[in-house]
Amino acid sequence: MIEVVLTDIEGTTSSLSFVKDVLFPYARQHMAAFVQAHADEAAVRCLLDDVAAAVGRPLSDGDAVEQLLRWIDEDRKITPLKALQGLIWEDGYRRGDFTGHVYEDAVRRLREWHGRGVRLYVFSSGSVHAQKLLFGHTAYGDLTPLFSGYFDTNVGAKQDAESYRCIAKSIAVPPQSVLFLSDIRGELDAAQAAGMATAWLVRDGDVDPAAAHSQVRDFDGIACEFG
Ligand SMILES: CSCCC(=O)C(=O)COP(=O)(O)O
Ligand SMILES: [Mg+2]
Repeated sequence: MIEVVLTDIEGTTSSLSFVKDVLFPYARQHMAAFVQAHADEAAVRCLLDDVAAAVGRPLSDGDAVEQLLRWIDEDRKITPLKALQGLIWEDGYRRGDFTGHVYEDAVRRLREWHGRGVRLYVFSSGSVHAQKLLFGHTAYGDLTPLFSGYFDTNVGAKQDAESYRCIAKSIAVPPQSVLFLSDIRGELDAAQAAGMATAWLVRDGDVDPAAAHSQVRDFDGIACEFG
């Protein structure tokens, strides 16, 4: 019986194109000015130090920005990049430059499950701050009250089974009672290896008949027994 739904964001609750064509370019465009304006703040300095640590050598702020822009272009899920992106997107959401995209079917089913007492959690490479911003500023209003908690790469990589074991432990449920939703096979494989049930969101791509995961076009296709 499933007690908890753990969901990915990009390609699952929300469109790939919102992340790749709206959020990433916005962060790219504002990264240099953001670092220049905030480099003296302890939290941002710490993140810049983490960038230098990730490349294994000291970096000037300008070099750190160049590195961050390269990581954006390569869609790298590096924790300090994700944290800085979240801080930059905060300005965009607050100014109304964009709203967080969430598919209508995802909103409807998440509300339904929440109403039935199913606990909902997010696991995304985007920082917890960025996750809360996205779900807090949608065309359907503030969806954050639906969620019991959020996880990002501070818990571990999304394709590492240990991350899913850690999440199950931290929310005090057996992995077998968690349904993980994602559009990426490697993430689903990792969650399944940890013992979780899985559903593969294949919104636009081709269904793989040989896959070891239930494949659905949208949240309406997800069928499972909630306990
Ligand atoms: C929190 S919204 C931005 C998502 C993001 O930065 C990203 O890299 C997508 O990661 P996901 O794990 O949601 O596919
Ligand atoms: Mg995804």
